[in-house]
Amino acid sequence: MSLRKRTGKVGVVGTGMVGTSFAYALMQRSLASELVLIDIDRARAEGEAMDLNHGLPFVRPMRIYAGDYADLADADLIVIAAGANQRPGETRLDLLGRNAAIFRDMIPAILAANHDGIIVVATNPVDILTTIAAQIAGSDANRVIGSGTILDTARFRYLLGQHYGVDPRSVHAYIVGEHGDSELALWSLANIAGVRLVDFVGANGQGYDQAALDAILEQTRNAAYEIIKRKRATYYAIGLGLLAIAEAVLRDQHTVMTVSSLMTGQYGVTDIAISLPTIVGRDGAEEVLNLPLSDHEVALFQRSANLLKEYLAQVS
Ligand SMILES: NC(=O)C1=CN([C@@H]2O[C@H](COP(=O)(O)OP(=O)(O)OC[C@H]3O[C@@H](n4cnc5c(N)ncnc54)[C@H](O)[C@@H]3O)[C@@H](O)[C@H]2O)C=CC1
Ligand SMILES: CC(=O)C(=O)O
Repeated sequence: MSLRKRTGKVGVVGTGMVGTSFAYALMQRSLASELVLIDIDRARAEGEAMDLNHGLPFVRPMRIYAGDYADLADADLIVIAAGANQRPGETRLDLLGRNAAIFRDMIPAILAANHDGIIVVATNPVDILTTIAAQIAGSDANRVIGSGTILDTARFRYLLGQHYGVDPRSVHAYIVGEHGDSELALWSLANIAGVRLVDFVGANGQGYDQAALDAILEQTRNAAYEIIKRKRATYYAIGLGLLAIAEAVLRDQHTVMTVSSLMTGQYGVTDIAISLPTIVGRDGAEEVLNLPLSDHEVALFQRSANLLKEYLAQVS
């Protein structure tokens, strides 16, 4: 089938739970006219393409197929979700050795096939793998972004929304730093409908309660462990988060998201990819926002970046 106008081509490398959750969400949003699925397990990619194709009569036309790296040549966006995921009790950083080795083979193959698409890394530990991918990309490092703490920010907004009895879309609060145990909340900027949390009164009269807010941050940090303990993997929410990044890039939306990108001196941090609120558009992570963080938040952010650098050094 040929579509008169191509509205965007997306590649997914790694068609496991995360890659296919994203693919499934993408086809429902009608964001792209072409989707190529790539996996070291070719049969899996083929089976996923067949299954998704059988849903096309229920959505808008697009071309979905299993392919190879060469099929990424004209992709506008490539999502990488290939590699090992956490077993119950493992941290994201425990995956580093296995997934760094995969990335050192995979990233050159992707870059050889595709010269200007935006590359979105979801594989964990996402900040370190984003750094490795950006280092391999060299002068093209700006094409590489990581999903970073978009999922943690979504979990945080959801939990705050539940606590205060408001739609999470009306909660403006960010989790930044590592997508992992050293992440931090930007409490000093958190607000609902423009009202700082210290002053906000929720739907059922909930006022400021530091213990409740501390518990919400802990729940946010531990969410992946709790889900993996129960169902072995997390994928629906990150699939939708990756869709939000894809939409921001393909529609050049300039959406502010906590994606991970290579720092160039923000709050004194360089040479590591880590999350801060960032404008995302056609050129990927277009601008990391310079926000008035508290001294404590800056210190926690720097600590998180230093921890990531220590782990990066282990595989450099
Ligand atoms: N950034 C985030 O917020 C999140 C990240 N993740 C991470 O996403 C990654 C994928 O997780 P799942 O989809 O649950 O795992 P999965 O095991 O379901 O899928 C991984 C896929 O990668 C493929 N793969 C492995 N090596 C490959 C290679 N060299 N080339 C191409 N494909 C290869 C496997 O065949 C498999 O199909 C994990 O690292 C996980 O920790 C998971 C959830 C959230
Ligand atoms: C697995 C993972 O990174 C998450 O669910 O946050």
